[in-house]
Amino acid sequence: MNKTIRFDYANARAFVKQHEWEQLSPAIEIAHHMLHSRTGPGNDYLGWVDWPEQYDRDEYERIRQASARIQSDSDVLLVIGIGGSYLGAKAVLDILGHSFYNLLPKSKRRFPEIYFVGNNISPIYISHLMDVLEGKNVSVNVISKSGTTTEPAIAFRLFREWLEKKYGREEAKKRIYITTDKQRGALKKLADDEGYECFVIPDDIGGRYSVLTAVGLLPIAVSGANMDALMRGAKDARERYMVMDLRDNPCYLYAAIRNALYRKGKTVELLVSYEPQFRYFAEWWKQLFGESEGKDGKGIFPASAEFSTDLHSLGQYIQDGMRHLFETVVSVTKPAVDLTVQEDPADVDGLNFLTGKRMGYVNKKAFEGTVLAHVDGGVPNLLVEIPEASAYYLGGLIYFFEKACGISGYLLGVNPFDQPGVEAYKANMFALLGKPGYERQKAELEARLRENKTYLTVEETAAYLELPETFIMEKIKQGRIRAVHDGNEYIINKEQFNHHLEEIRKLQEFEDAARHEPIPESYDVKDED
Ligand SMILES: O=P(O)(O)OC[C@H]1O[C@](O)(CO)[C@@H](O)[C@@H]1O
Repeated sequence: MNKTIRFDYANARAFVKQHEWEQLSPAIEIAHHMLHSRTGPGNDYLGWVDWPEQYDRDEYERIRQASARIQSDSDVLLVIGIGGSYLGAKAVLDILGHSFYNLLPKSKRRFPEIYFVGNNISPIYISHLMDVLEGKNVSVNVISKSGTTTEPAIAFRLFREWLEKKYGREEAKKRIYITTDKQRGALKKLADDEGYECFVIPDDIGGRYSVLTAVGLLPIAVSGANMDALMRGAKDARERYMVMDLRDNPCYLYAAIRNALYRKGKTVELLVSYEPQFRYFAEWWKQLFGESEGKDGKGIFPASAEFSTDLHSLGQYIQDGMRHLFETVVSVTKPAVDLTVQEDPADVDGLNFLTGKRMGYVNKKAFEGTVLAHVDGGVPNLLVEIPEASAYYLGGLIYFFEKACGISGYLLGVNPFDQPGVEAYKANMFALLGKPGYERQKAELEARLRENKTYLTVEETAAYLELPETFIMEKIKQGRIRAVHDGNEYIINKEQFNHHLEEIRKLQEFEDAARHEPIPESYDVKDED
């Protein structure tokens, strides 16, 4: 029989009394019914609840076939996507794969190298990645539910052109795999027009809940990880975490305890791991909880730390800083590989007492010592432990946190399945970039940006004063506007300049009236330093 995921809150007992989480039981029961009967807010996005049981078997087979094709004709798979459209796959690959897989000698690699792109707007990242691709056979999996997200869309434009240049349009088509909405969206239309192979992100599953759909499964399958075991783990977890009694349901207990802590001022949760392989699992978890709970002025702030690395940086704050933190450690009972500490005859570092000890053992003691120290420092500690870092347990762990997040969001009284807050930056970015339809916002935002600046370029000054750039330049040259050189251009201190704003305007009116007659000496603009 399979072992289970263990949740232990012994190191939070000093901070939350039993009755505090037990009293949340009725609210959790309501949340449970809201999820399972699909009656709560955001009920259009609950497809993930039964997905491990009800996923589309035909599509699953197509994913398997496509992954085999990519494995056979590609040295590299590029996964283009952002947020929920990449973090889950990256998390799974990192935990189940080799830490330096892409750098291993070819003889030790059976499957393509996988790189994630389209998750930032960095030209440096993309051009460096293009350098890596030289001479390699490449396939691309573009993942975007909306099909219009800026970061992946820009990356896809660049890599589509790259592929078409390398292979020609027809061959490139066979190397592009699209994962998007079933019917709607720009990407779906493009895929249909061009004849790219398409996989579906179900309508009722949001990005951050989509790792067990084609979104995560195609890259996971290409990496050679066992997607059957992953799905089985999630399916078993679905059954296990259906139980209503908090004592028998570690997933619900975790949701209850983190909410009890939140109500006592523990507003930041650090997801901690002692394995760098869990770095992206924490990133996935942060999106899951951050987008689900951070709304209506509420929510635990999800952060992460990697120990023991961060004990040498964040450790001071965690031990001693503001007491609004609690930790959730994600750990693996037994490391997949282990090493032994060697004896040093000179014992320069004084560590010979560790000779013959396993590194996994040392890591465990670091963990135990840290938990005690942090609890003493006022930081409650929760533990979620999987027996081993295998696909099966990872599937279970993903489902554990997905469900805990849904329950927790309902306990908090928010809609855990929307993310209205992420639109604000997008609208501003589009306006500033001059997207048609955003003209009014563009002017307003640019004015605000100028207000917030100490120095303005000539161009910005001209826009600020609604005067021609040539006029500003002329006045700088005449010494009437004070400016300093910054590289090849002039910049103007706005504060100083504001003092003279009215005078400069008058100057211009005067010049206009005089039709470029010379300006009287007495009407000079004064400098105030
Ligand atoms: O798959 P899409 O539509 O490109 O969205 C990517 C990500 O962007 C968000 O919509 C937020 O901007 C996430 O919720 C989502 O996972």
